[in-house]
Amino acid sequence: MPRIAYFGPQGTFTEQAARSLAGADELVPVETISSALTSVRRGEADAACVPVENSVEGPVSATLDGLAEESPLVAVAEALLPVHFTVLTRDDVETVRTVASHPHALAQVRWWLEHNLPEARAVVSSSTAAAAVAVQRGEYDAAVTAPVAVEHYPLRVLATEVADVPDARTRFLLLRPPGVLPEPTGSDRTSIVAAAANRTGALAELLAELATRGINLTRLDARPIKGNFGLYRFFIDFEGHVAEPRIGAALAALRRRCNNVRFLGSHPRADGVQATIEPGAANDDFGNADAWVDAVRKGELA
Ligand SMILES: O=C(O)C(=O)Cc1ccccc1
Repeated sequence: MPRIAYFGPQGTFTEQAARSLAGADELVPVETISSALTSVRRGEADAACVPVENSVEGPVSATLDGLAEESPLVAVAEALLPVHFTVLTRDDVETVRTVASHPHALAQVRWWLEHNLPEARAVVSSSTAAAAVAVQRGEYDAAVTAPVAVEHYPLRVLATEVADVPDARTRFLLLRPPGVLPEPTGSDRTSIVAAAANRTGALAELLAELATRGINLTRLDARPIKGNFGLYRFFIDFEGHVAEPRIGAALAALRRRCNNVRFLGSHPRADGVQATIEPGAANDDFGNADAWVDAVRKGELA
């Protein structure tokens, strides 16, 4: 049975996302985002499910860095989960003095903690479920977790539906080694990472290749290239599928301008938003224009 390694342990938001993407595949919890990616690269799992971005805290750096380095992986599907939290404690805790969670979770409940657990010091854990495990072991007094964590960890529920920002969401990716790409649907997302040269206008030139082909960006993040202070990689997500001519033409142009472009996948969007097609940027427009150039080259037209 195909195996999907997910950022665990059991009871994380990522497990919820993996369940929605897995079908009948076996789910295997691993401790870190990096180990989920490594298990696919080593062939120990067929796919990895990891968080990639959050509407409150932004990018998940471990995922971005893990995709830019080592052997390539491509995103073949995504899941978008609404994120609100459950706060768990033990029966023997009278005053909560330490509250543990994943940094993205702590960032999303800062206001709630100040007003409801003012004596609690926030402690970072590797995931929301790892925080629940630590509370069970007596290492901390409370954990900020995913709602499903109560099914795995028999702790006392202090609060549910906790969220400083209503309607917060996290997007998760299902990653595989390069292979057959999902078919285009009209509501797709393509992702790349490129190291723009360190000279005036280099990033603007890359973005212009996308803009002039009518391609709408959905995300732009910069991450430092470790060991090269001041140099950055740019993670760019945009509407469309590499099978579409405007996306293929833009990728070819990026590749010409920058020898350090990595394709990170084209897959259907979880929110079903249809790609914006600017005038002159439809598949037929590209096809007709290419046919015209061919005819000109053959001397059939002027
Ligand atoms: O720790 C988890 O449960 C995760 O899956 C990462 C995460 C943390 C906070 C919000 C969304 C995802």
